[in-house]
Amino acid sequence: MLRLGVNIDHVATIRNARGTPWPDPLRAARMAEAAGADGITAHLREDRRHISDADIDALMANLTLPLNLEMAATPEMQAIALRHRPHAVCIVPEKREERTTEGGLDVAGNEAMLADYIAPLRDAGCRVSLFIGHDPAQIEASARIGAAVVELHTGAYCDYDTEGRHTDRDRELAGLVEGARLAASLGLEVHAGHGLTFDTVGPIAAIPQVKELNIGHFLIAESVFIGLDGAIREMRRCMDEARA
Ligand SMILES: CC(=O)[C@@H](O)[C@H](O)COP(=O)(O)O
Ligand SMILES: NCC(=O)COP(=O)(O)O
Repeated sequence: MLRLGVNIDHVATIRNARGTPWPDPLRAARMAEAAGADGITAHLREDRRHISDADIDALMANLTLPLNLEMAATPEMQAIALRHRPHAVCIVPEKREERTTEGGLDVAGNEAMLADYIAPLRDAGCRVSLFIGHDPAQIEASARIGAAVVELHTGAYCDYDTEGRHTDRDRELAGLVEGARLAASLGLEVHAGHGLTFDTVGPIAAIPQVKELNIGHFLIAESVFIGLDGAIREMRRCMDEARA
């Protein structure tokens, strides 16, 4: 069964726009569970532009679904992850000036540092995932340093990026298909995410080696019009249709 992780970051974006207690990311996580989500993803960014430390505290104290904590490879985030010991951690690159995650983690260029960084997280029982592009060198390095999972960045495939450049979707999809095959052959569990919508999720869901999709921004956007429950159920339907 292809799992759906619902990223609730942008519920917090709406909340932070006015500094009110609503909308509550924990309430969204509970609704996502009722709608059939298999997990919750939350990205505690260094600048706390959306998800806050208090959000992570509340999710860890109240969630029944597994939490996938996305974070940069910093000492601060490692300490937070070791304190909470979430089901999973996903190491993502961060730049303060970026609007959203622009590329994948450079594992090949930082192997020794990242190997040392993820070891205590793995030893603490967290499933360690690395958010990377489909570059074979990044996939091979991820396997070498002992990650359990790679999450393949689908932003370029979704035919947009923060500069508005458009990419060759067919070429990107071919790279993701090959990357998933390589990753699985190396013993890595394969996830995918970033920018996925009802229109783009199908070919990614159809990749047989992909075990989990993490989807957030589009679901929160759609929820403005059809509700969070409806958006999640429709995304689940699209995923299941692609696998049928
Ligand atoms: C790593 C990833 O692709 C998403 O979790 C994304 O980072 C969501 O956070 P932002 O929307 O703040 O980039
Ligand atoms: N890692 C991808 C994720 O958690 C959700 O990304 P997006 O759907 O918010 O772009």
